[in-house]
Amino acid sequence: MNNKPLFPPISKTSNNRRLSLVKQLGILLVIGLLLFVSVGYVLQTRLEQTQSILNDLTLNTIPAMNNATRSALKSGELMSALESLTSATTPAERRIAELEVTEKLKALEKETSKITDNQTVIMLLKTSQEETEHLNVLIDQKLDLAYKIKVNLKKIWDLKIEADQINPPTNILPLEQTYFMQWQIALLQTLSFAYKIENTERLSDLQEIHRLLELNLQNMDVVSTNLAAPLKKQVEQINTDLRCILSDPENLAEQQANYLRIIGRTRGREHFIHNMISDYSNITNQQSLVEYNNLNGKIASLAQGMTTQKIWFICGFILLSTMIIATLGLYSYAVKRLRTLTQKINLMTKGSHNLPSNRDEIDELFQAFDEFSNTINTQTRRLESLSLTDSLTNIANRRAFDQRLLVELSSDKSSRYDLSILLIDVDYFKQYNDTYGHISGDEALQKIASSLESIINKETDLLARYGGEEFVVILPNKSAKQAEEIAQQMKQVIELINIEHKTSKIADAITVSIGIVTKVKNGKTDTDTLMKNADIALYHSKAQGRNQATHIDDIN
Ligand SMILES: Nc1nc2c(ncn2[C@@H]2O[C@H](COP(=O)(O)OP(=O)(O)OP(=O)(O)O)[C@@H](O)[C@H]2O)c(=O)[nH]1
Repeated sequence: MNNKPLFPPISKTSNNRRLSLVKQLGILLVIGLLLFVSVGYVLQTRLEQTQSILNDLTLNTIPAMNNATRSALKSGELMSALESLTSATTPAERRIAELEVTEKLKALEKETSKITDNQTVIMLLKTSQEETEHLNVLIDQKLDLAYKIKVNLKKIWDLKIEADQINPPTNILPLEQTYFMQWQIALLQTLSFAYKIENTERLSDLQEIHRLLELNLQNMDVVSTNLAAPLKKQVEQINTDLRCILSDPENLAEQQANYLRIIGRTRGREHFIHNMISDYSNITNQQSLVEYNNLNGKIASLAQGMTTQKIWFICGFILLSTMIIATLGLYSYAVKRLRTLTQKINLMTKGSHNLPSNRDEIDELFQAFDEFSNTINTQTRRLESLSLTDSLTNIANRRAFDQRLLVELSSDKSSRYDLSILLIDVDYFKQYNDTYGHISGDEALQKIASSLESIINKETDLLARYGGEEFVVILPNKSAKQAEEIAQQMKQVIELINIEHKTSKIADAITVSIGIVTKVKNGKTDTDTLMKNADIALYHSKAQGRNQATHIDDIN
């Protein structure tokens, strides 16, 4: 029987213990998870920062910049409207400019409320509104005075035309003619001074013109007294009208002086408002600049963040790729190891023991499988041996005999040589048991078995206990004659061991009877037929007096 183990043992003394596949996979998995979580966390943080910057830009910085820029533009438009107001030459122009200024101020106030709650800016705007109202009143007064001056000048001009229409009587005396001419000259000088007032911009000049006008009017009055009626009456009426315009408390020079004063105040207030709006514009421009710088800073920060994010993305991608490659590598390695195991099993199947030994789970599995296989083989062999061996005599049992006989009767073997069978029965064995006891009977059967076994060729023949005190022998390649010779040898060996049997009816020692059958080569037969014939031959030996061998062919 083949005692070779199915798998060769693996050396257990090797210290070359590798990191187990489970540990390798576990470590890889933990590293992968850590990487994944770390990269994911960093990317998430960066994305949140970027989103926060973008939100800030969209919701705060850009609108603030727009509002600041719009405020700066509105303040420019307000300045332009103020210039229109101050340069208005008619009440209609003033009203239109006033409406425009009011509208611009409201628009500016609205924009300001969006961009800042700075009290200075709000105060500037409020003061500008109040000053603009005062400016508007001054401009109104200025235009009113300008109108009055124009009206008075027109009146003076009308008086000059009226004077030109005075016709001295034809009989006027030469002296009176001279006075009248002096009056006309004084009138022209008065007109000249009066028209000069409109273009005079210094108060001292106005006072001088007013003094000259008074002198001129006095002169005209003096000259008029020398004229005769009705010329005198016409001239004095003109003198009176002129004095109303040029000499009364509210005279033309005084009006011009008031006009100049109001212009001065208007300019001052205009400058004041202009400066305040400039300050407002500077502050909003400054704010716009600050927002612009903020925007630049945030965009730079965003760009920096995007660059960092890109680097993290690349690093994360490389790390994850590495992890995937490592996992695939380990998987491939595991598959390779399994292939190695398959190769080992194949080699084992072919009988080679010269295998490399490794020390991982697969090797351990291999070793456990090998040990398990050895145990199974050993137990199987033991069971097979037990199932084919007679426990008392330790020779083959009936089952082993049946199997062997089937093999020997198979077509390829039976066609090649003769086959003989001996059926051996101990004579009067019942009496032996009765005489010497069952234990002695067992010992006698053991001795008989070992004696019979010494006759046969163990390599080719088979001795089996057929049952009870019966034995059977298969003699392959033995003719009837050779079988008979062997039967005789067996009889003799039983006689030689000389087991005492007092109650045997034929001898003092144990004897055996033998029946012999032979199947010649190419002969057709079967197990039952053979054994039946062997039994007949044995019965014949018994019947003929026992202690003898009979071949079936010799009966009849
Ligand atoms: N001690 C012992 N006796 C056995 C064993 N097997 C069978 N026997 C005995 O063998 C005896 C056989 O008796 P029989 O069949 O009458 O045959 P015999 O007494 O030998 O007589 P012949 O065969 O006619 O010579 C029986 O008494 C069985 O009890 C065994 O294993 N041990």
